Amino acid sequence: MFENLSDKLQRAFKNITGKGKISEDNIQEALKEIRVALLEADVNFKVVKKFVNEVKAEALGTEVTDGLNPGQQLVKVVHEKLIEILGGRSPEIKFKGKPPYVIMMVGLQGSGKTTSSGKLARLLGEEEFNPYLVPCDVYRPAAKEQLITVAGQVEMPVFDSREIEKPLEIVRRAMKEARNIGRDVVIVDTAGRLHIDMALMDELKELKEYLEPDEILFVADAMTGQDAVTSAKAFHDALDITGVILTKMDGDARGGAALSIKKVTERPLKFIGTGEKLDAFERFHPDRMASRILGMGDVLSLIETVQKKVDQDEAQRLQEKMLKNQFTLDDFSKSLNQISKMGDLGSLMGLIPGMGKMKQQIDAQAESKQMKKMQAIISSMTMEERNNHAILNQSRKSRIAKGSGTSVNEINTMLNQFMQMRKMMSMMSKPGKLGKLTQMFSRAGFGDFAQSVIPGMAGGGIPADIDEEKLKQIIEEHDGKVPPEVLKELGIRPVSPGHGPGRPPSRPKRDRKKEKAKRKRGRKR
Ligand SMILES: Nc1nc2c(ncn2[C@@H]2O[C@H](COP(=O)(O)OP(=O)(O)OP(=O)(O)O)[C@@H](O)[C@H]2O)c(=O)[nH]1
Repeated sequence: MFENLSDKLQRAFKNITGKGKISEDNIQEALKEIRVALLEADVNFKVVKKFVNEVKAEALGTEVTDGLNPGQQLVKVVHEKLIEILGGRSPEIKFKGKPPYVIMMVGLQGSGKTTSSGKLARLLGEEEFNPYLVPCDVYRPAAKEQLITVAGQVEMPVFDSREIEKPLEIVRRAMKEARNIGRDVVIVDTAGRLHIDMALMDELKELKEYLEPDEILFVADAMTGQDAVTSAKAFHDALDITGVILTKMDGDARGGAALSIKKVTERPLKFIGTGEKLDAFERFHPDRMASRILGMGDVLSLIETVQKKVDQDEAQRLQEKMLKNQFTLDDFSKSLNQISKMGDLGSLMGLIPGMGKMKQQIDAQAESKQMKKMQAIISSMTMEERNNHAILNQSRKSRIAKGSGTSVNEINTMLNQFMQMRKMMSMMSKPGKLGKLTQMFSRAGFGDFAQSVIPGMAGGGIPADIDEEKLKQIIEEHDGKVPPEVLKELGIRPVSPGHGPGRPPSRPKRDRKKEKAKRKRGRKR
């Protein structure tokens, strides 16, 4: 349900990746886009205003963490703020005193109250509870019948209220029965109306007074957007609800209700309905929802993995050596080691947004094997060889091939790869180039992310024999925003683990037929 919002937020973040530091200037545009994205997702305007202001204040006051660029930093702040507006910690059902505990389900007609009562009974029944369902809608006999049917489907006992006409009488007898048969959670499905009306509220207040429920859960249909928020507020003002169940989250609602309800009612979203089936019901976790909304929750796991598993000082040291053109095979091996510490490449790639599709195309297992092979080759070298690859002659290579169970050919391929990487890094370290190149790649949607977090994987898509002057000229001509087609013509490809240490980048093949056709077209014009 959050696809549109996710897309728009991701676009907002992309625009600031690659710039040096978070500043008022470079996040202004992103904040504007975040505001529009949230409003378009039907989030309450007051909530949006507060949210954007808080994100701004937080982002500007945050030190950029090692290994994160400003775009990623902003993602982190927005993620934290989203968790906050969604309710912070995962809310719990609160039971106090002695059983039987009581949960009152309230809400408008058709919001999903009866279905959710059954779903909740099923969920609690799977835990340590023994729920008891009580149909209390005396105005529509069909509603009572519906709960009786649902109870049968979830295999939970239900109080037969068909012959009783007064709601208060129903709950009085139902509570007695619950005690008699040893049920410890009574779920009361109250009547719904198409609109909020005073008679209904009075009835609910009376029931509340008698039952003294542990929880009053307001059931709202997510598809109704801000109307769900408005009615939640009205029910809360009358009944002091304890939480919200948002149903139909599987539909194509824009998500505004989920994002506004906590701030507007000050009551947490406790459960979500995700389908018509009776098992399509979950406890609500603000952090998981925030990740889902950002469509990059997995990036946060990746950042966490990087922060946890990669030795930041070592990564920094390796990067400095790369930039000074002092990167040795020993450093290369250490950098491969850092990458493999983070987990297998396949699952790592699944954490990078947009890599999902590529994951299927790239044989991550083969890439991991290739990395292991490289490490085996390097570890069969003497320290002298690792620190000075220039001394690797034929006889040394034969010895290393034997020691690592590889071939001289494979050693040459690896050395080629290593030297291309060194050359590329030294090129990027020349004054003025790093910034522009980084900018160019991030704008083109390329390897900026890999570049900042994975030492040794940086910018692997640049051919080693590229004409630097020509590249510089092209970057300037396009004001740093070189279109992907132009990059492709230069033989620059997106960075991915598939183009990282595993496979050396190659120059594109010339298509002489195409070139001829192009010249011909030119002459005709
Ligand atoms: N797709 C989807 N449908 C749901 C969900 N929850 C409930 N529904 C459907 O919404 C419709 C209304 O649900 P009910 O449980 O009858 O709603 P109610 O609030 O009890 O309505 P009244 O009994 O008339 O007050 C039914 O067709 C349910 O199957 C959900 O999470 N996803």
